[in-house]
Amino acid sequence: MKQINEQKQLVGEAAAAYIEDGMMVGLGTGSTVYYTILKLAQRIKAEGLNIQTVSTSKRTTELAKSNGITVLDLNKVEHVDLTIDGCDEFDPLLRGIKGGGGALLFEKIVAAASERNIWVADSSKAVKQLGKFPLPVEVLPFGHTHVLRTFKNEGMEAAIRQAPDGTTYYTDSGNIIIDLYLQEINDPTALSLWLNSIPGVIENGLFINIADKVIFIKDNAVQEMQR
Ligand SMILES: O=C(CO)[C@H](O)[C@H](O)COP(=O)(O)O
Repeated sequence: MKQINEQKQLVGEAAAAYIEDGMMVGLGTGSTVYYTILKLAQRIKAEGLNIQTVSTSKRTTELAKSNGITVLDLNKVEHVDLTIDGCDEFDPLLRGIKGGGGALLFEKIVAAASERNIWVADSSKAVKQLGKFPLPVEVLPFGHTHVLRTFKNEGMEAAIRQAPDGTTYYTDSGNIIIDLYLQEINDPTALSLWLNSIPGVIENGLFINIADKVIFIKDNAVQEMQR
């Protein structure tokens, strides 16, 4: 079995092959798409590609710019050809959980603006049913304890995400994240609609009808699944 980091590099680099000269590319966030960004920088230099990008996080913007990739403001861009991003789980219908890295809101906005979306995933990400990975919900700080209470009243195990130093974690938009420990999500569409109907909830980490293709590792090899 290949090490997880080697798997991330394999799928991350494989996805970069789908980027064509002249494209406007959405850059996801995380340790897998990290390799896509490095490979893209390499291809731009080696092949003289004309590529512009939009980013899904401050982290990704810094990484891309420091590797010589042009990053534009999404508001100034009319069309995004292809977004490449990671995921925390994906199921056989290519529905997924995202936001483990806290970038779900910008990731969903960029994904929705994109003509095509490819996810890159190591062998730990494929599941039969979504829900083992805690589902992130981005919530406005104002009144967030009431949102937390709503979840708990529904019998859900829910916790406000902490930064590594033990303080409250804030997203790039200054919001907080409540992680839901659900184990099994029977109806992702209904859950997503319910979550987004709660005042104070900005967005949730269920990505449905978004990924067109997942590049993943199975049986120690790079494989692809298409929707
Ligand atoms: O959704 C995300 C960040 O918000 C990431 O794409 C997801 O967490 C996967 O990350 P990694 O590639 O590091 O495993």
